[in-house]
Amino acid sequence: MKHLIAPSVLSADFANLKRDIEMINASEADWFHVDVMDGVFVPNISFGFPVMEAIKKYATKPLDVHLMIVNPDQYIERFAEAGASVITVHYEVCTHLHRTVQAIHAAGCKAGVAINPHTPVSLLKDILVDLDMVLVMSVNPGFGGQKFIPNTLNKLRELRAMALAINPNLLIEVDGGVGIQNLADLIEAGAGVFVAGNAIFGAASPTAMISELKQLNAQLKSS
Ligand SMILES: O=C(CO)[C@@H](O)[C@H](O)COP(=O)(O)O
Repeated sequence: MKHLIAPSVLSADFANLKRDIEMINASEADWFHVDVMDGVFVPNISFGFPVMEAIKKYATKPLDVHLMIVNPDQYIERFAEAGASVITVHYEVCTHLHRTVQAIHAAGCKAGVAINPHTPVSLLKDILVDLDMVLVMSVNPGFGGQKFIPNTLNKLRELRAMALAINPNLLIEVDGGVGIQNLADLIEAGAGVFVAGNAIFGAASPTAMISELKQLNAQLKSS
């Protein structure tokens, strides 16, 4: 399984966005995690296309776009045009999820589905074969810097078992309260893509923290 580190741009300094993007470019991080929030699905508003395009202008790594919005279908092509490599929509807002996943693929992106902490993994069984990634939220979406919800580990284990049977290439991403303190548990439980906001941008040296996360990852993979 691939192990990737995706710093969450939501925790960057927006007054120095170019600087923070260049820091991630030069670091050992694998992806940029881009959180789009609409103030309806989640109780917060982050940013939309202009900021996304500004990120794309300087980013040299794939943009992993997490849409925390209602009606994502109407914006998929625009997010693809704005430079998304992966587009993740929430299970909780998609009435015709299979159609949404098809639209993401038709736009030339990898397709992910995110589930909130209260949403059972088992609900993804029939869509799993069509997905490139599942994002397991380990906090209630909307804000960076929240406390990791421990039951996420059980959900990751259940998802990994399902993926082994149905779609062994599935990427399993975890997002919310992720850091050096729980990385080993998350890897053991089956996660392969680690989103971190506060742990990286709140560190004295974000670049060193990314290296630490990457190195711990490599050590645990080889042990
Ligand atoms: O999607 C979200 C929040 O809704 C996340 O991507 C956060 O931005 C992660 O931040 P930390 O919990 O790592 O600070």
